[in-house]
Amino acid sequence: MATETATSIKKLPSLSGLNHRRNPLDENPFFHPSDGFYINPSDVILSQVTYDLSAQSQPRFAYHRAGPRQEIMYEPSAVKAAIVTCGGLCPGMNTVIRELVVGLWELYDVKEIYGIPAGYRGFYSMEAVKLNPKIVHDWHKKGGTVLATSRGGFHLNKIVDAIQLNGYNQVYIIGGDGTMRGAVEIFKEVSRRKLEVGITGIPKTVDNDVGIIDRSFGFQTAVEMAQQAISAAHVEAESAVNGIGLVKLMGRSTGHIALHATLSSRDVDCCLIPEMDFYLEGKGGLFEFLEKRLKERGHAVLVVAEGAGQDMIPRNDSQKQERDESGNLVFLDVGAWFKSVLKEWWEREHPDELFTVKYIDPTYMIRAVPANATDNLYCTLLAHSAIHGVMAGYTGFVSGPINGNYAYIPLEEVAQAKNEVNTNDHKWAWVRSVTTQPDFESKF
Ligand SMILES: Nc1ncnc2c1ncn2[C@@H]1O[C@H](COP(=O)(O)OP(=O)(O)O)[C@@H](O)[C@H]1O
Ligand SMILES: O=P(O)(O)OC[C@H]1O[C@](O)(COP(=O)(O)O)[C@@H](O)[C@@H]1O
Ligand SMILES: [Mg+2]
Repeated sequence: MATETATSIKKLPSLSGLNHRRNPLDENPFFHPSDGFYINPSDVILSQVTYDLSAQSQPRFAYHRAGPRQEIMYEPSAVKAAIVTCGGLCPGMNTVIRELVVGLWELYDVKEIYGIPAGYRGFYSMEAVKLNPKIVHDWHKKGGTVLATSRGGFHLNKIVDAIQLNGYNQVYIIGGDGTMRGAVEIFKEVSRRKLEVGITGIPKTVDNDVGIIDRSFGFQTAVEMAQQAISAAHVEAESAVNGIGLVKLMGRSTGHIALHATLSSRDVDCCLIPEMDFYLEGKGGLFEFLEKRLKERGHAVLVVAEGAGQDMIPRNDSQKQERDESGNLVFLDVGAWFKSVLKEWWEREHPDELFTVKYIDPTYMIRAVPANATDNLYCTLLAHSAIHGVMAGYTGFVSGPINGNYAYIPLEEVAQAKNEVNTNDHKWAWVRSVTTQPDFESKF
């Protein structure tokens, strides 16, 4: 039997030069803080909820639980908050902005709230927009980000100079893995300059590739949209003779959208993701599988995440080098490539038989929509958790759900963590059993 083990808390940086005061929620007519309303610094969320009781004792880690603190560190009238959105779009970005503005205003009586336009570059190259609840009241119904976003433009000193010059003392940074790495640098530079500025990251990624947290906001909405594309591909494939419905879904380095859409749709015959190598020709390859499926059922649906098979697509020298403004390698269109290799294969093997590939690329449709109800609620809780944490004086942290409870996680840990599909776990085995696709193991 395991012996009791001590739990170590993932400590958070906090601002030291500010003064404690009672939380104004005490006086808020909509709140009657009773016992348990405020979260103690000793309230934690365990990083892991599954344990093998027969195993040797394992170290346990815990994160501070998110939520309002009895004492806060800012005089609300002295707060000047900045909100910025960076990277690609994700359903729910506008909801997070809206709830940051409304939450700061209504919960803590903060009136100086600014939107930074167009991502990190907006700090030093554009005029900030003053926000209030009236301006943002219906933003949760809109896709995209009203503040606009961009890639690249990360100039650390220019950004921190702008924070200092404008007197922002709370900075809310909404973005993905790249944005979080930038936020770590901002946090470190702000600390180096000894500025009393609370820096918090709110992880945004339609790909669900940020680690530690249960899932990222907008992901569920994206999966729902992806399913619609799969249904259309299925109809097209079923209505053709030897029809293949091919759907490319987002997922630069992770295949979560493809995996979840496959599992929920059940119309998919094969799902290819970046975490798994595959091959086309020969025994155990994709063509052999498709051939069999077409013979048995007359049609097949193929879902491919954008990052899958990138090393199989021929690239010229300039394509090998091409990067976006943020430094991410520019991917070639795996869907278009698949369409052409499938056609070549069929013409070679069955030149006299009908064959159709209908390729659907819903890339921007799945991320440009407003968040669904579940994601909207999630965005609200994330925004409020972030506000409570910053008001309490924490800095260099990210809010997010861990095992269903909201926690404060050190920013640096989130920036380093990845959330890849584990092709050895039960979920991926379920994908394989639903699709009966090959495991492509014989070659690798
Ligand atoms: N390693 C890094 N250090 C500092 N800033 C970064 C880093 N990676 C990306 N960024 C900046 O973060 C922003 C968003 O990054 P990007 O990769 O485009 O999107 P995402 O944050 O959604 O992954 C860009 O302004 C980019 O310049
Ligand atoms: O065309 P864009 O705007 O560069 O976006 C495409 C990328 O956005 C993503 O959804 C990832 O975006 P983020 O890095 O912003 O999370 C990838 O799946 C895709 O490669
Ligand atoms: Mg990214």
